[in-house]
Amino acid sequence: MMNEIIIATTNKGKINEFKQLLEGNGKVIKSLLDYPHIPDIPEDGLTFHENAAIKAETLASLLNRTVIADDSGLEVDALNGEPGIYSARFAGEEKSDQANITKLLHLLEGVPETERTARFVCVMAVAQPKEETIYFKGQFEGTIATEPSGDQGFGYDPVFFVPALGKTAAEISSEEKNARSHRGKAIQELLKFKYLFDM
Ligand SMILES: O=P(O)(O)OP(=O)(O)OP(=O)(O)OC[C@H]1O[C@@H](n2cnc3c(O)ncnc32)[C@H](O)[C@@H]1O
Ligand SMILES: [Mg+2]
Repeated sequence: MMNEIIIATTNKGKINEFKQLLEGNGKVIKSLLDYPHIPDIPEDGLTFHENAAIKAETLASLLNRTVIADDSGLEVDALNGEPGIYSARFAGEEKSDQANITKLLHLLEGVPETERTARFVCVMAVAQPKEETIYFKGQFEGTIATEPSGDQGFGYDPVFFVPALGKTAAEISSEEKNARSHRGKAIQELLKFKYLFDM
C-alpha cells in the first residue's frame, strides 16, 4: 500500500514514463490498468487543469488514497493551439496515434518550417482525500516535422521535432525525453513535495 504511487491513467506510454521517473526507492507505480473494475472517467473539463483534477479526484475518492493524474496535449501555434486538450481524440474517439498524426500533418501541409512551432503541455494534479488538489505543470518546446520519424515514445512523438537535439521525440531514449519533456518537468516540480508520497 504505502509503497504504491497511483496514477489515474490508462495510457501505457505515460505509465512507462511514470515508472522510469518515480519507481526506485521501493516505490511501485499503479495505474487504472490495475483497477479494471473502475469505469472510464469522462474528461469533460475545458482546461488541462480541470481534466487533470477530474481524473485525480475521481480515483482518489473511489480508492480513498492519494492519486496523481496527468492531463497533457500538443499545442500547435499555426492551429491556434489545437489540438490542445483534445489531443488524444483529435482524429476520433478511437484515440489512434497514427490517425492523429495523419490529421495533424494534413492540416499543416504547406506551412513553412518557421511557422510549425508547437509545445507539449502537461498538468499534473495530486488529489488527496479531504485536501485541496495541488497542480504541477511542465512544457516542452519543439516544431512539427513534415513526416514521422522514430519508433520510441508514444502519441505525437514521431512528428515532434526537438531542435536542440536535431531529432524527434521518437528518436531519443526515454531517459533523454524524460530529462526535458513536459511530463519530466512536471514530475521534477512534484518531487519537491516528496512527503505527499511518503518518499
Ligand atoms: O487520460 P489518460 O488515461 O491519462 O490517457 P490519454 O491518452 O487520454 O491522455 P490525455 O487525455 O492527457 O491526452 C493526452 C494526449 O496528448 C498526446 N501526448 C501527451 N503527452 C505526450 C507525449 O509525451 N508524447 C506524445 N504525445 C503526447 C497524446 O496523444 C495523448 O493521448
Ligand atoms: Mg484522456
